[in-house]
Amino acid sequence: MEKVDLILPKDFPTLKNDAFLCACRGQETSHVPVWCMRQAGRYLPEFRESRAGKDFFDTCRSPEACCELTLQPIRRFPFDAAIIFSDILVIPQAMGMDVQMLSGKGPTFPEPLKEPEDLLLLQPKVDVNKELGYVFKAITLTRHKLEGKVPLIGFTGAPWTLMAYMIEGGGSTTHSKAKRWLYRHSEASHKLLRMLTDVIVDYLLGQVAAGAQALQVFESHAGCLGPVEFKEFSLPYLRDIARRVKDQLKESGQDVPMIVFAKDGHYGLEDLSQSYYDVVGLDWTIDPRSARERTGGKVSLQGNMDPCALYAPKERISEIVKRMLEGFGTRGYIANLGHGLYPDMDPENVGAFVEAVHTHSRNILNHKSEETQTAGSDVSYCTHNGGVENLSVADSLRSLRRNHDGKVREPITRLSLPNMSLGLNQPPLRQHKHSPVLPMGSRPHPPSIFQQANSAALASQALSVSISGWFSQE
Ligand SMILES: Cc1c2[nH]c(c1CCC(=O)O)Cc1[nH]c(c(CCC(=O)O)c1C)Cc1[nH]c(c(CCC(=O)O)c1C)Cc1[nH]c(c(C)c1CCC(=O)O)C2
Repeated sequence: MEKVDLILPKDFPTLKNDAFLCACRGQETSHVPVWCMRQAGRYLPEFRESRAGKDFFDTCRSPEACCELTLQPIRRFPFDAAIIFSDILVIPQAMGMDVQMLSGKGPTFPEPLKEPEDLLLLQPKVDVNKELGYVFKAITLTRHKLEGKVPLIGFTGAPWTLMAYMIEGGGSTTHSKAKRWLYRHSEASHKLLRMLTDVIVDYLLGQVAAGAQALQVFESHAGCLGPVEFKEFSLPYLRDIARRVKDQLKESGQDVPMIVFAKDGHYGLEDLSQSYYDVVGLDWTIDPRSARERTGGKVSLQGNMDPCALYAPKERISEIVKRMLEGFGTRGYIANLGHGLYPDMDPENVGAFVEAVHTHSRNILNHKSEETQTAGSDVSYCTHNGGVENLSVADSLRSLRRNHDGKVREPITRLSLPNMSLGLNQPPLRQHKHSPVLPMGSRPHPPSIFQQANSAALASQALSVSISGWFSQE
């Protein structure tokens, strides 16, 4: 038996920094958490040294190597999350396809799928423990070796992105071969997407059983689909994955935050925010405020600095980060890039990005807690003993904050404005007689109530706090 087989997914060290998990759930944090897609990558000299002369997928199959590569960026930078080193293309491999990583060319399938008959060549049922057990071992080992420093994210490619690779046989600018299937062989496309979805669900559940504390689904090729094709060939499978994973985890009393990142999939933003995911990842082509408006507090957001901004001098990076934080607000937000780091990026600038997120977000949060005046309007709130009191918005928010800090014992259950009601952390105990109420656990209805709440949130950053608190409780 190998040494790594003796390391079990139990007795994990206590988590010391839960900022990332809290932000996924829309809960208050003392700073905005940050990590970078491809943080374990070739921009780090120690990564290049570890990977030198070794085959990429051999590295993926070594739990010790994956663990080491995952930990490298965590040793160097105060990231708030680690992501397991692996690749999305291990799934096509598990289904029986040959995939190689060729230097200068990237992922390559010597025998891609050409016609629908080729689906018969794929394994119809994949035993993920047998085929992808090496990823689970890597996760378990890494979770132990992280010593509770930060949470560990597991991930998968989404069905459409994997299908595109399996048909294109590698990277592509047009994805015309894969899109040909969508328009010409739509039934076979759905069959393949369903097969992939089934494997992905088992794979993600296996990652959680092994110790993953959050899951990200990469729909990296969303951008080459139009809104109609996205709705038919991507969204239903993304939804199905989150629903099935969440349902099965719930049965064992677990709740693991799930992030969906559909690169360049602007048209899908509203739908994605109502697709069982806790967090929607954004690329840099979306304006933070408009993303907040369009997702209306239903999910936390992650992203979205242009990776190329890391080529800027450090002072400029700091300014860009500050503007991004002001756009997203500090609650229900995870700072990241809008896509992965590139190999030629300077690690020092990555450090400057992380530091800027921590420093600016702490400043914003400290400033907020010192605020004495916000909008002048009065609000009412109900306390757990049923009392209704009138307070200024600023007073209410101060009370709320104290409550979140754990210093005020009396939980505020509901913050009401004349035409709306914003839920907070506790179930509503009493309804203010003048305010329409959103039943606990329901989607806002009618939508106008939600829109009003959302405008108020935009007008006062602090108010958005309570909106995301409400919806993340669903
Ligand atoms: C599309 C995709 C792939 N892989 C992945 C995606 C989805 C994210 C995205 O949109 O970029 C996901 C991925 N790949 C890798 C990770 C590790 C975790 C992390 O983000 O740090 C993750 C999350 C390691 C890797 N995967 C790969 C590298 C670089 C190659 C190496 O280490 O030798 C790394 C660090 C290789 C890879 N694997 C893939 C590509 C396109 C490449 C790059 C090829 C190249 O640039 O030559 C497929």
